[in-house]
Amino acid sequence: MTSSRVLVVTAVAAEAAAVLRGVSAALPHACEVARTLPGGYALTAVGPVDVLVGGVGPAAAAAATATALALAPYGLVVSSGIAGGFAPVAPIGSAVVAETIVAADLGAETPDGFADVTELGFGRIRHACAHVDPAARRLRAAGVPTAVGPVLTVSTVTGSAERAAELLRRHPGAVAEAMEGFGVAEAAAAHGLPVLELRTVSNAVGPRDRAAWRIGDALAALARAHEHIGYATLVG
Ligand SMILES: O=C(O)c1cccc(C(=O)CC[C@H]2O[C@@H](n3cnc4c(=O)[nH]cnc43)[C@H](O)[C@@H]2O)c1
Repeated sequence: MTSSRVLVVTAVAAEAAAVLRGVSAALPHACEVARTLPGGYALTAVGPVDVLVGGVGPAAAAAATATALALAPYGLVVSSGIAGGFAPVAPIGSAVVAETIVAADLGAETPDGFADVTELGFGRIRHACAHVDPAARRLRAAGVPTAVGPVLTVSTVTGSAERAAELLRRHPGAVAEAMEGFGVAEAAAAHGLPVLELRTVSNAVGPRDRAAWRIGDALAALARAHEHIGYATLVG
């Protein structure tokens, strides 16, 4: 039987707390139940949603997600947290919903430039997301500015305008980059489950300026997005 439970995977505890604030605001009578999974992963349940702290980067995210998926049935897996947004479509404080999750730096450098793993003859670099249109519609209806498009997964945060331009050239329409989506999507696919990536923007993708990251604004937007996404009706 299909489960209507949702697994939301974040990288760090501050992101999980923001997701939980949002889900709890939408479900004021649900209480939070926290436990620790094998591997030391923190998982908190509220209503039909489990929020997991999986660590930074695609490998950590895949390991954590696969651990949780082996222990309980789910109907949807969500990669969530903060992200770098591509200007001008995804400004700081806005939300992004991935229509595809793309491993943007999984491949090899060749004399002719970057070749992704599919060009090398194996693997995959892209997962299609579920519930994209209803998710974006609900966020916009709640007043959360939301961009829809490919969300890139990178192992190295972009730090220059040249790199940002190169990513956009290779992935036209990309709205954001983050570091976990592809790992979460690989684990979901291994379990035959649909995946969604929902993030809020803390910084622009481009020249490195950590002081300009607006993490507080992004976490506030993340809570608001999870208050309005309505997972129970999206999945149930
Ligand atoms: O310092 C804090 O309080 C804090 C609170 C929440 C999250 C963080 C992180 O540093 C999370 C790292 C996380 O952020 C994603 N991210 C954000 N911007 C970018 C970017 O421009 N390029 C790639 N990834 C980005 C990423 O998914 C990291 O896991 C700190």
